[in-house]
This record gives sequence, structure tokens and C-alpha cells, in this order.
Amino acid sequence: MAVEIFYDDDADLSIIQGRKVAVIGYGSQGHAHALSLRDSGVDVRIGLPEGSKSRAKAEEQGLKVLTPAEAAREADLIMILAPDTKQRAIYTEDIEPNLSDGDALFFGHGFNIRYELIKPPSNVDVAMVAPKGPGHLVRRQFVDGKGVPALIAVEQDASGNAQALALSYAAAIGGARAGVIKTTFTEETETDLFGEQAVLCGGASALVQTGFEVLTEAGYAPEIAYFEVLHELKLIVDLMYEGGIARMRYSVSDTAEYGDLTRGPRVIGPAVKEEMRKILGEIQDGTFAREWVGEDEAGRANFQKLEADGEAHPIEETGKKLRGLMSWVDRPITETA
Ligand SMILES: NC(=O)C1=CN([C@@H]2O[C@H](COP(=O)(O)OP(=O)(O)OC[C@H]3O[C@@H](n4cnc5c(N)ncnc54)[C@H](OP(=O)(O)O)[C@@H]3O)[C@@H](O)[C@H]2O)C=CC1
Ligand SMILES: CC[C@](O)(C(C)=O)C(=O)O
Ligand SMILES: [Mg+2]
Ligand SMILES: [Mg+2]
Repeated sequence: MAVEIFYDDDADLSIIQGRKVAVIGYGSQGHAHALSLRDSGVDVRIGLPEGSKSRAKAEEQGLKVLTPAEAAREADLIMILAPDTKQRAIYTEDIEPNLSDGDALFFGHGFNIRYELIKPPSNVDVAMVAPKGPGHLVRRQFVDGKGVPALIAVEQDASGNAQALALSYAAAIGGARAGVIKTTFTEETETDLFGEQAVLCGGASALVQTGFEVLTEAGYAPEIAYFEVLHELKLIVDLMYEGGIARMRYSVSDTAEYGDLTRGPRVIGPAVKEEMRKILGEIQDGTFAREWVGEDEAGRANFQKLEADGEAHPIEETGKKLRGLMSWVDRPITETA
């Protein structure tokens, strides 16, 4: 089925400019949405708990900061950009008691609706604006006059205007400069989880670490291995981003292209594809969501151990040293872009 894609000319910015928006959370996505909404002329407040370390950042950037409950009460559109595992409690304690007829409840990812962790009342719009990129780059691209593509979805259309509202919001954060695709909460949640697990974060990290291990264990210099499997990956992916896999193959040598065509399918062979299908199945049947919510409720011990193991991987030390010698690469993540 053909998808519907919307651009700036299809969006009416005045719709979101007429709303009082509460952004709950001020992390990767929260700061990007809030600052870009504000720069697009939208009335924004941030909802953060009293003890949150993000409060000072939001205040420094001139934003009004309230508790999540106060922000939800004052606003008529509430965008939840707190961690997925915390959203159910925030919704129950701070948002649900402050929802009124005609309010809109927005999400940046469909997890809590798809897995029925949050069940909103029927008198509010429930919609999603999900940028297809990390929040710090969503903000950086907005400031640079560009945009990260976004997905919109409407789960509940109490007002009869929820899609236009979601499109207007997506345009205000720069998404409609690149393209906004209409989808469902289910399709966004399942494809997003699959993408980040199998390809973008899980697949790519494991590919890079394994390539680095094979080279260094065979006695090659870690610095050369780093440049080969991590640094150059960005340059190769830039070509794919600009012109697809064909553009990358045009630019690399024919030796590289022959190796790509004959060896690539051996690395990512039928066993990997089968594992990817299993991973997708665990997303579709709720196994992953139950596991992740359980891990969070149990205090995240396994998550923290795996994270620490990743930080201790030798590629990190090599990379830190080499990136420090390339000022244009070692760019800090900032909250203002
Ligand atoms: N990261 C990304 O680029 C993307 C994320 N998303 C989705 O966006 C949502 C937010 O993710 P992300 O930006 O990564 O989150 P982050 O972890 O970067 O930030 C979470 C923010 O929520 C705050 N927070 C924590 N607990 C509460 C609470 N009880 N009440 C209010 N605020 C709270 C945190 O405060 P403190 O700083 O004090 O911890 C922090 O400011 C998720 O649904 C995610 O799936 C979608 C697309 C991409
Ligand atoms: C790829 C990870 C992501 O889905 C994203 C930046 O789009 C996320 O959840 O952070
Ligand atoms: Mg994503
Ligand atoms: Mg995601």
C-alpha cells in the first residue's frame, strides 16, 4: 500500500501555534522538541520532577519549567518524552488526573500505547510524532534549516482534527522539511524497535566490535582497525545516505565492490536473517516489551552490566585517543545544537 508523505506546504503551523504544549522530559527528544517548538512560535512549558538534573538546562535555555502534573494541568497538548519505561507511572500519577475534554496526549514513540501500558480516556486525542533520528540531531538539523523525517499516527481522534494537529507539530520541529509519513502506533513501534535492535544500534555496534576484534586478535594495530571498521563506516554510510547503496558502490573501488558483493552475504547470511526474524517475532508478540519493562522494574542490573562491558571494550579507548586528534570529529553533544 502506498504511504502518504506530507511536507511543509501540507501543514498548517497555526494549529500548533494555537495550543499550550507541555513537553514532559527534557532529554534527547524533549529538548529538541521543546526548543524547536518554541522557535516555531509555540507556547511551551517543560514538565520535570523537582529533583531532575534537566531542570537547570531547560531554565538556562529560557524555558518555563513546572512539575509534570502542573505542566499537564496548564497545557492542552501533552507530549510525553520521558523514558518509555517511566511513562506509565508518569501518566497515572501526573497526567491522567489533569486531562480535560479536548486535550491531546502525544507520544514520540508508540511503545506504551502498542503494549497497552497506557490506556487514555476517550475524550482526548491520542497521537504520535516520532522523528526518525536521535534527538540531538533533530535539533541540530532544525537549527541548520534542515529536518529529520518523522512519522505521525493517530490512535484516537476525539476532536476530529488529530491528524492535522500531529502534522502541524511535526512541521514545527522540522520534520515536514524532510517528509512526514502517516502510520499507526503498531507499525511505528514494531519497525522502530526492530530497526534499533537489528540494524541501527544492535546490528551496527556488534558488526563494528566484531570486525575490530577479528583484526586486533590477528595482530593488526588497534588504530588501523579503528579507522577501518568504525571511522570509515560513517563515510561509507554518508554515501548510502546521499545516494543509496548504489552511490556507495560507485564511489568505492571495484575491488571493494567485488568484495562487498561476494563477502557481504557471507557475513550477513541466512542465519543472521533468521535471527532477525526471531527478534521481530519477539517484538510483535510482546516478549521484548515484557523483558525490558521487567528489567527496569528489577533495577536494571543486567542493563548496567552490559552497558559497562560495552564502555570497557578496547575499541572505545582507541577511538577516544584518535578522535581527540581530530577536532572536527570530536564534537560534543550540546542541548542547543
Ligand atoms: N532518543 C531518541 O533520539 C529518540 C527517542 N524517542 C522516544 O522519545 C521518548 C524519550 O526518549 P529520550 O529522549 O531518549 O529520553 P532521555 O532518557 O534522553 O530523557 C528522558 C527525560 O525524561 C526525564 N524524566 C525522567 N523521569 C521523569 C518523570 N518522572 N517525569 C518527567 N520527566 C522525567 C529525564 O529527566 P532527568 O534528566 O532528570 O533524568 C529526561 O529529561 C521515548 O519514548 C523514546 O522512545 C523517539 C525517537 C528517538
Ligand atoms: C535508533 C534509536 C531510536 O529509535 C532513534 C534515535 O530513532 C531511539 O529509540 O533512540
Ligand atoms: Mg527510532
Ligand atoms: Mg527507538
